[in-house]
Amino acid sequence: MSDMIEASGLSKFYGEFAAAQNITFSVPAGQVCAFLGPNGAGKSTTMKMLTGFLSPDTGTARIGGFDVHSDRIAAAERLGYLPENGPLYPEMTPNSFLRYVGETRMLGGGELEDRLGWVCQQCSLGDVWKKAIGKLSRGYRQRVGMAQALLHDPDVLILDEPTSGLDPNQVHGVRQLIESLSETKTVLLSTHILQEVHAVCSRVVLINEGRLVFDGPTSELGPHSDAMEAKFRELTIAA
Ligand SMILES: Nc1ncnc2c1ncn2[C@@H]1O[C@H](COP(=O)(O)OP(=O)(O)OP(=O)(O)O)[C@@H](O)[C@H]1O
Repeated sequence: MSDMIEASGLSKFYGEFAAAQNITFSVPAGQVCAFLGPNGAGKSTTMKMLTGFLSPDTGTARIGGFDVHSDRIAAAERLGYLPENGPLYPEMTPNSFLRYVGETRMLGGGELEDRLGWVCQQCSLGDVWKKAIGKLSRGYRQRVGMAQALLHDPDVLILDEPTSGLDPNQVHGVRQLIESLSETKTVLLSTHILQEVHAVCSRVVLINEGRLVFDGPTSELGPHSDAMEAKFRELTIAA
């Protein structure tokens, strides 16, 4: 099975402080992998390096086999990224924003209309399709971010806290969406909700203070979310 997401020795320093240090892991095609760690562990920093939004100080990142810096366009074509705080233009509507994103992705004509219809339905955006993004609730803005990540039907999804700020019904909807996507896509998702990991992820990568501390099957972290929480604390409590 080929690896669709590859982090190889990724580090990012801010002065003396290591936000991420020598992070190496890879996610094979078709896997849904959780990326866990306490607040400030370096998850978003690592995801930004994996997606090419932040240049690493050491190491390389590949998406679908393409280096995110030297083969930027080929990597970007295969990647959908939901950033932690998406650049969702407040004055635009989901309709105009996603149309614009589609055009920058070189989608047009009937294909763009089909994809807009699909993400509108999958991300339940019909009720707010023509409302200003700045006036939407956090949950709806998160769904616009998901729609943006899915629009060009990428093979790989990197999702930074996709269920953050959603109500329980919306959380359920996003989990179902990720589960249905997992049949055809490779997904790396960060979350603080261990039940979510148990429900949708077969694998866990856990970082603490910028370093990788666990990489294995979800069942190895614990048979249920309570056991996972105990193991999470054991691996991440500062010495
Ligand atoms: N531009 C920056 N300058 C200085 N420090 C930064 C910068 N960006 C991130 N950091 C620091 O790097 C560390 C890792 O941050 P990061 O956002 O990657 O953590 P995280 O695991 O995603 O946390 P959370 O779960 O709270 O979202 C934090 O201590 C953060 O304050």
